[in-house]
Amino acid sequence: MTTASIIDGKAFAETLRARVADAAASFAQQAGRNAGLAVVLVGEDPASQVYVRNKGRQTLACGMESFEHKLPADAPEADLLALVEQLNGDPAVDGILVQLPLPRHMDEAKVIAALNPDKDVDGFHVVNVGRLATGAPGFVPCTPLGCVMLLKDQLGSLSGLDAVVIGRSNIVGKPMAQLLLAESCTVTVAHSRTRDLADVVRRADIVVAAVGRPEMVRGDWLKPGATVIDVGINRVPAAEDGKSRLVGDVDFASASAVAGAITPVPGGVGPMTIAVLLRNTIVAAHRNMGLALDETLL
Ligand SMILES: NC(=O)C1=CN([C@@H]2O[C@H](COP(=O)(O)OP(=O)(O)OC[C@H]3O[C@@H](n4cnc5c(N)ncnc54)[C@H](OP(=O)(O)O)[C@@H]3O)[C@@H](O)[C@H]2O)C=CC1
Ligand SMILES: Nc1nc(=O)c2c([nH]1)NC[C@@H]1CN(c3ccc(C(=O)N[C@@H](CCC(=O)O)C(=O)O)cc3)C=[N+]21
Repeated sequence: MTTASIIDGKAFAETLRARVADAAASFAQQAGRNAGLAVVLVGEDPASQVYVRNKGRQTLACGMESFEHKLPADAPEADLLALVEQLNGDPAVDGILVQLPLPRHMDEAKVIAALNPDKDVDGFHVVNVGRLATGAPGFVPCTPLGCVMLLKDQLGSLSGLDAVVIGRSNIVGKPMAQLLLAESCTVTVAHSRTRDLADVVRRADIVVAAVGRPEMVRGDWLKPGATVIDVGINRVPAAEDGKSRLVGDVDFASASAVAGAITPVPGGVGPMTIAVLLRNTIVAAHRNMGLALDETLL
């Protein structure tokens, strides 16, 4: 029995992309060129391939240029750093995304540090991490920002709500916690060393699962009526036919019988991530050209 409302991230992402397209058209008119996003892929990580599949098409559909750069998995780190330098200096490139994870012989922190923070539309550079932590304008990682947009659309104000974030990665968990704190939630960050995770989760009005463990969060861990945001993207073998399917970090069947609202996988957070990337890119384009934009409309 499903009692929870299903939070339609795919539909929300469409409306966000429409607003981005309007801003991109206005940018092109003022700047005399389309805004541009460069995506750098090193090697062939399967999760990264899931991510890039629709991204180029969506970038073009919003009226922006997409520049794709592919390096072989065994490319020297120096080649990637040189490419980042080139993109930093390219006036046609407003945003740069270096797909993670990188091959093991590359130092991710070093590569991210090489990005111009004002083109870092992923929000991974320490300058942007610091801006988020101190409340200064910068770029916020796409997945957590997309999650907060869905939460505010669903709940209105988040002020005073108890939020539990499961996962403490630099990409999702930590920036998610910062954003919820900025929305005046009381934030708990759980991770693999957390004791009695189910009891911690049961206190929460808002649960954000970013763990990478298929269907780990069960319905009986939830406070009835809680809002559940499932960030997990896990490819698991399907029951019979030898194919695979995507599942989240939340057991949707049991959780949707207890939650007040829940994001599905697929069709929840994933589509928002890409839409927010386009949003951050058009914001970067305006800021870096000194053009006015009402960012609150995006
Ligand atoms: N929808 C989207 O757009 C995106 C989806 N994802 C998905 O989100 C998930 C998380 O991604 P990411 O943050 O990069 O993953 P990481 O592997 O970097 O981090 C996972 C976190 O989960 C914690 N964890 C692991 N096992 C447990 C456990 N049994 N109980 C409690 N906590 C646990 C880890 O704790 P510890 O720190 O102690 O090791 C860690 O903090 C993945 O499924 C990924 O595919 C990621 C990015 C974008
Ligand atoms: N620098 C960098 N930035 C990232 O934001 C980043 C990254 N590296 N590396 C990989 C992860 C993963 N990630 C996803 C985004 C969207 C979907 C997505 O669109 N998912 C669809 C499903 C797609 C399908 O059906 O295969 C959905 O959930 O509906 C998935 C995964 C971004 N990441």
